[in-house]
Amino acid sequence: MQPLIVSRWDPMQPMGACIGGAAHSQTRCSALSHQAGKIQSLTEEERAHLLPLLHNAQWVEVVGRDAIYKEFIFKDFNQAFGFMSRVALQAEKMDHHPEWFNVYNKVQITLSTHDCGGLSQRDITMATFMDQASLM
Ligand SMILES: C[C@H](O)[C@H](O)[C@H]1CNC2=NC(N)=NC(=O)C2=N1
Repeated sequence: MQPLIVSRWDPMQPMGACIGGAAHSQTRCSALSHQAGKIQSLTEEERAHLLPLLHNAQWVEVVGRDAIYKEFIFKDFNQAFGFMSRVALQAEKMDHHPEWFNVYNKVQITLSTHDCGGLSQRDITMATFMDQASLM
């Protein structure tokens, strides 16, 4: 498989710092991530397809953790909080909750699925929802 060159967010670095690096090659369950029953981590094939799309939308991979991160900047607190409200309702609907931090017009978000200890299709769905909700 082609190595992915991706941006990563390192939580140990100052806010906003990203470093380049090849995608990690951690072995994962080869079962399809939509298999019935418990939530599955994304397969390598799904990652190869989905991560470039997320990178195009300014999501980056978190260093040292199977998670994605994005910083949203709004005009003011009102806009930021409106976005967070829309996301909160969706998070409840999906039973899938972001890790986030807000100061004034900035919302920093990390997505990962605790139930499978890494990225799942739910994170992709939530990231896509957030990108749309940020434009409303
Ligand atoms: C019991 C409850 O359904 C789970 O803990 C849900 C709640 N919200 C969640 N949010 C996220 N991000 N990952 C999860 O695995 C998760 N699981």
